[in-house]
Amino acid sequence: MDLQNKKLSEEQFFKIREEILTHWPTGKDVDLTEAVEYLKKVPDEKNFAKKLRKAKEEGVTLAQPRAGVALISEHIKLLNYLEEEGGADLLPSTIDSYTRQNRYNECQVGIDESIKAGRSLLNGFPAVNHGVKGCREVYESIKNPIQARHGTPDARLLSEIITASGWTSNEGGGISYNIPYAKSVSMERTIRDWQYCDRLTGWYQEQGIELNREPFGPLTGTLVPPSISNTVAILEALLAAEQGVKNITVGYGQCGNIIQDVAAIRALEEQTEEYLKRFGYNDVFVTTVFHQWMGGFPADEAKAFGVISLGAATAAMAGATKVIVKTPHEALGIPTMEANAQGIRDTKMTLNMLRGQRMPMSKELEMEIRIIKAETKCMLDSVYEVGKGDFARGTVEAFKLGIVDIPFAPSKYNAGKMMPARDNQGAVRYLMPGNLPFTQDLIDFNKEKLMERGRFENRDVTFQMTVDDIFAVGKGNLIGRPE
Ligand SMILES: CCC[C@H]1O[C@@H](n2cnc3c(N)ncnc32)[C@H](O)[C@@H]1O
Repeated sequence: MDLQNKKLSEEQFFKIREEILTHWPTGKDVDLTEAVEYLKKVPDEKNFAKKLRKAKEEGVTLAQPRAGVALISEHIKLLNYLEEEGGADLLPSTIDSYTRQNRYNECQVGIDESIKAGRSLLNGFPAVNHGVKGCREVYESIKNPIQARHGTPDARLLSEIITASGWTSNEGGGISYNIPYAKSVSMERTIRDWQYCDRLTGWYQEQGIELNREPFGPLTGTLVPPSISNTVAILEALLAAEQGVKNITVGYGQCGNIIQDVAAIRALEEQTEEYLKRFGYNDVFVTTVFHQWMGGFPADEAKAFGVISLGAATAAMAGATKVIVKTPHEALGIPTMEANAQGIRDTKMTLNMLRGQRMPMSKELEMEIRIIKAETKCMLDSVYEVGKGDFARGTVEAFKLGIVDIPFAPSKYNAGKMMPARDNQGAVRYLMPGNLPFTQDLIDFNKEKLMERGRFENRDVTFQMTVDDIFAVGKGNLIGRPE
């Protein structure tokens, strides 16, 4: 394996770049020199990295929806509505599934059919097909900073196009956009491809353009224990920093026990900064993003707003820099423009009411932070060891060995030996640690927490608890109690 956690030289970067730009005709319109001049004109209030800096300094949590439709004019109308009627502080473009699989031919069919049908027949914005011209039209028609949100194992051409278009943030990473999103794309392949995407950000940074990168925090969004998602976020932050990225937002998907969720954000920010500094990356600006509940939602819209408000409140109490907003249509599918705006207004109302408030330290919060950091340390140090000091190689080996293991992942490169379940307060614990390199006291801690639930529910601690927990929120509860 010649994969290395080493900054690509300009020669390596530009050599790879020649080939990538041929993957679709719009690639030829990306001119880095011209793009630098274009990006220099992006005002601070439309620069994603700078708006995050300001929010962290002011102690404010920003609200960002997900949104994407097939046609440029409709997409602009949607984004304008979300910032004007919804109050969105930051804008997405959620990229469609064909683009995420580099199936640009099918995107073109989707665009043509959407024009004929008069409605979006793609589940997101096909940025590669629209090219720099189309993506700049979007950027120039909105007031807030815009970010590409997707799930793309090979995002190299997409990253080139959106960045040249004034979109000053890009979500994803070699782990977080592989394991939850692909079945048979090797970890080595996606880490290498995302080194390119990070090196592109690093190249612009070296031209004086500050851009933000955001590893995808929630992963499979299904009972992912905080230390698993924190470990992945920190690994991707380290890999990005090596390629010259200087502004990183690490993320976490709400689990539902409010103390554990606040602890997850606090541990994530502290441990990301700790590991970046330990490995010599002293000038990376770290922010956090809290994703509102990523699991199954209740179909009833009033109940859905309850879930959205709890997510907003937790993000505020944790002091997250940003919260990703869900909508009352989550159980149904792609939300209407109006429903999407309602989710943002609900979130902003909650954030406004909690502005300045934070969850105070307590012995419970301190314990959850300590547990999450200890579990995360076990995994990160083991990745470093099996990688013989190289986090890229270590990540590839770690997934082979199940040292890092993401629950309910489609990827055949994920061990799938670890299983989570909620404890009696709804915190997500390790039911089966699989091959995770935890100390005995951490294994015992998780087991005892689950035994406590078993005693309360008068049933054995088994995978049935996991299954019950997966359906619980959709049915109106956090914990899947026996019926
Ligand atoms: C990992 C992200 C999953 C979430 O991403 C939402 N999502 C996906 N595509 C769109 C879209 N085109 N517009 C608005 N939301 C969208 C889903 O609902 C889900 O919550």
